[in-house]
Amino acid sequence: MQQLQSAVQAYQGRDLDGAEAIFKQILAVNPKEPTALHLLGCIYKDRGQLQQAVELIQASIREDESNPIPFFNLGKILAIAGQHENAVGVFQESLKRNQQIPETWFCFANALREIGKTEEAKRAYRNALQLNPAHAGAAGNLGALLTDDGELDEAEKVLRRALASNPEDINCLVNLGILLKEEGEFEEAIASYRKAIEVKPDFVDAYLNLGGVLKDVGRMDEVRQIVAALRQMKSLEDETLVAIQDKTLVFDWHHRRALSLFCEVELAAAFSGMESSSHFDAVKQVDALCFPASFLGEQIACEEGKLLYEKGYLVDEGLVSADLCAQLISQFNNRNERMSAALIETVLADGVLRSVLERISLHTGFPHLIWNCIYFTKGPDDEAVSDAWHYDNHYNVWTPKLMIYLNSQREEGGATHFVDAALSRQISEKSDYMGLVFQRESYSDRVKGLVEELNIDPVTLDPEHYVFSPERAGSGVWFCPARSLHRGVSPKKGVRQVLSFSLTPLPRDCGWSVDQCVEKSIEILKDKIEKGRQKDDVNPYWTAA
Ligand SMILES: O=C(O)CCC(=O)C(=O)O
Ligand SMILES: [Fe+2]
Repeated sequence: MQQLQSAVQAYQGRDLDGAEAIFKQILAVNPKEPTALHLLGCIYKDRGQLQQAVELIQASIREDESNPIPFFNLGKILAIAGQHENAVGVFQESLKRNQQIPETWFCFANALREIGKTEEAKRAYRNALQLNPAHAGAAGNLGALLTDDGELDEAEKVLRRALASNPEDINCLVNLGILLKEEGEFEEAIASYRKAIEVKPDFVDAYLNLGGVLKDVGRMDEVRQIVAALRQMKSLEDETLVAIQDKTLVFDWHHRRALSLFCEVELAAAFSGMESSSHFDAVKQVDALCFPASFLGEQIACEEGKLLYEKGYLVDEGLVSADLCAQLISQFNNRNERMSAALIETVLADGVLRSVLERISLHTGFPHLIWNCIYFTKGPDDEAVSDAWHYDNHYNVWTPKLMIYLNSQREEGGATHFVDAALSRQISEKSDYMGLVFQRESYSDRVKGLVEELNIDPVTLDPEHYVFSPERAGSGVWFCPARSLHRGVSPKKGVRQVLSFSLTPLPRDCGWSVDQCVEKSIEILKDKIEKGRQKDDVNPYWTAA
């Protein structure tokens, strides 16, 4: 008992290591001690080891089902892990045992909001506020929900009441600003945002909202000041850079440039009213700003580079020998093989990786790195999200992909289709169809009015396209998946076996030899596997976290 008390004290005094040691001693003697299980779980949670935390707290609950607090903490962990649906259930259990804790209602409400149950969330926030009228978190979130739903009177009441007791609560200040703007009270909204910035001078949300309302009232000089302040903050703060995994592999200067440009474009979009600028414009504007100027330098040097970048795809025959294709198929003929150590070993040992890097450097004049390599097979009945016309929007326009078909499609009839980059662009500009996952069902609705204008097949609504369906095993197609609309076509029989690589260009003048690129590519691929990120399809070089 003594021991448990001192462990709890250590925990409350934030001496996590000390507390952990004592809890473990207790559990060594009595492995079912519920308080020790519960609080050890909380220690793991504080350290971000969520899986262990969940297991310990569940064990504690098995020993003592009456205590509402372990349920509450379990709910919080599930919410951190994004399992809001489960969190809701666990918070409910906690509330069955004790309805008097405002924080439980608050967290319950947050989880409900996450899963879209806004009416229930509002009720739960109200319960939190009834128990603790000064709960600024509950007031801020309830105010925001009410504002969203146009219940402006109640929203204002809730936020003002919270601010009366917590005049410096930045979330309430910003949410009040949003509400006041909604009510057309621009001056008051501006004052509320400015107050939030006074309290927290690096509160990005407040700046963004302030910039928006200043722009609405036409005070452009002040908008510029906001943009300058934000830019300065972004460049001062390295957090975004640090958050990028593999950052040690990144050419830092370039990344910084890309990040600051992203910031500019985002701001431009935010302040010019997102509604009017289409998603296509935004994505392409970022790409156009980020890459050619600082990256390509002058013109694209070679004809093949033009083909790849301007047309969007480029065919290469005989990338892999027939023997090697057969060997790869016999080794990886498995529907679910994604990236694996064995795959990397094979493409490395057989020189495929090197020849891929040599080819792309020949085609574009740029050294490249490979950051993803997968093997996939597809049969007649297999469906994939890539079966519809799409771009890979999470790539940028300078990121090439290579698909090598490892078996002939003469009998099978499998294919990948590509729309010329210029036509792709026209289709997207005119229809705002980006092939985003959520848009894929609406392709026909979006383009059917454009049949004549874009010369689209009136029956299938397919645009003119190139069919890549090689007869010879080992043929590959390079493409820029963010420039060229494309789609996968299942074979009519048999299977289609494909080896695919994703690459990223390095600055032309970086002086990297093919050897260095091979070595670095292996490092990247192995690093991904080590971190369990085989399924990540995000170019580590170009994404701001
Ligand atoms: O399965 C296919 O051919 C489509 C592949 C694809 O969309 C891609 O690799 O980006
Ligand atoms: Fe794709």
